[in-house]
Amino acid sequence: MLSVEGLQAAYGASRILFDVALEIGEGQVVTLLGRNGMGKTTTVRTIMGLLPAQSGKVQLRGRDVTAAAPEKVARLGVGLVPESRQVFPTLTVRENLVATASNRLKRNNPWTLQRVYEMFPRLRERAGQSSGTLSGGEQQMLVIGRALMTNPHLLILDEATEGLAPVIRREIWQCLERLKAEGQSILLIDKNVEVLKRLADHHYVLEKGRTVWSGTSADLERDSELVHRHVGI
Ligand SMILES: Nc1ncnc2c1ncn2[C@@H]1O[C@H](COP(=O)(O)OP(=O)(O)OP(=O)(O)O)[C@@H](O)[C@H]1O
Repeated sequence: MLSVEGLQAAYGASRILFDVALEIGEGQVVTLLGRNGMGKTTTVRTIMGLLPAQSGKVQLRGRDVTAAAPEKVARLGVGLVPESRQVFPTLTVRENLVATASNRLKRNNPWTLQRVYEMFPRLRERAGQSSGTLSGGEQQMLVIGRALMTNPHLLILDEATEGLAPVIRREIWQCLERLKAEGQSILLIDKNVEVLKRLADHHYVLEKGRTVWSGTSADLERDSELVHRHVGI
């Protein structure tokens, strides 16, 4: 589904990524772990084409997208839920969801408003409300719903549960469990390692712009000392 090798990237003169590698198989849930500032968001931005790769390779479903523009990466089926969590504030919930809807990839059982509302009943209740008036958690659900409406092959969530109330976090975790059960490939950046161990198939740890560890949830359990050292949890 996604393969990243030897990825290097910089903001101006400051090199942030030195050697990032990761693989996501079809239907897999994979995490990117690491303390603040280690390059997780930068990795996602580089995969999306929002920041140019200086070297290395990004392949999406066998296609080289290393130098592709963000619109193209999105069109080829990567849906990003960015850390910034931005909705179109003056549009209603429903308008936000239909604004980006597309099924260019002709996926089976495409996402519809109804399916998103089933996943997040709160969004149905607030369908006609301006999105700017939603709570932070509801806005996050809306951003996830909006990404799903593009019918992505790969969904990337950058700190989707950060700063949200426990009850909302649980709803988002449940949503991700359902997506996984439906075969959705997902790349997750999050700090809730206990939940991630249950949900994800494979994990990668970044330290100062390098992939320094990778393994399964069982490996992660066994190497808890390492996780503590690299992730600080
Ligand atoms: N636009 C930018 N210009 C210059 N440096 C940046 C920019 N964005 C991020 N950085 C720097 O790049 C490094 C990696 O940041 P990044 O956001 O990728 O880390 P992260 O692992 O996602 O951490 P966090 O959990 O804090 O988001 C940090 O040192 C950060 O200060």
